[in-house]
Amino acid sequence: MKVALLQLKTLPTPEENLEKIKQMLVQAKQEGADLAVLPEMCCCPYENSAFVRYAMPENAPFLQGIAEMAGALGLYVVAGSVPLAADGRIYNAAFVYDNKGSCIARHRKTHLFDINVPGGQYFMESDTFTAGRDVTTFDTPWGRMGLMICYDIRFPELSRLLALEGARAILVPAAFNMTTGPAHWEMSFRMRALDNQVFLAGCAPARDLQSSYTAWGHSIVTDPWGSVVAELDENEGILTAELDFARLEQVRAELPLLKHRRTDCYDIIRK
Ligand SMILES: O=C(O)CCC(=O)C(=O)O
Repeated sequence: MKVALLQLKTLPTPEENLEKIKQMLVQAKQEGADLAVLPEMCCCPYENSAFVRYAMPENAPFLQGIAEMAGALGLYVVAGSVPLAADGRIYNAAFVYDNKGSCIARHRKTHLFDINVPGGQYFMESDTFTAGRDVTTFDTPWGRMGLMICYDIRFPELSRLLALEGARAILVPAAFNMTTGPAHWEMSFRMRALDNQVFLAGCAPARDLQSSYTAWGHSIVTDPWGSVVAELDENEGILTAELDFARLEQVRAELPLLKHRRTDCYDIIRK
């Protein structure tokens, strides 16, 4: 399976971002992608005021436009994320469209990013968002995939559950920043891939020094051995990588970590 991560420099409005995303999806398809991933908050700036202003229902023109492109190009697309208006609340949510343009999965970010590093990053997603309760997988011709959003990656229980539920790759629309990005981004993607012997693909926005939240960029693919398969720098671009699932079987056969778990001593359960 060839994955394409669309590291776009986010524009002010959903309409402008949709036009750019359409062009990048065409380019990803031309580069042979089977599945494309968009960054966290790919429709608007990563700002609480923008989340309120652009909160959209599931059938909004922005999401419908991406679904139509997925069908027209015959490409699986992880459209994530957007501020989703539902039940009188706003969620940070990602949607997956299959190669016919049908929605086959949705994930409401489970862990909200509330952070206060003096002299570094401050952000309170809980000022705007309600947390989801999702553990999200979906099936494709290449096997089962898991889906998380950004800060979700920091909670190993969630990726372990996804792996135990059969995910062979975990796709992560994300947007680390200039404080946590250099410290934790690559390590988190390598560790979650290594712990669970799966592929991870993290798609970030390109860095924009004019924006109120400066993204780290560095969209990345890591493999079941914990190695980096491919990684971008901070600039806009498309990262493509082949996920070789034979490699996953090989690593799991040689170093059977998941089989060696002591479920007689401890366990992890979905509630
Ligand atoms: O975990 C981090 O350091 C960044 C998380 C984040 O930016 C987010 O969840 O939106």
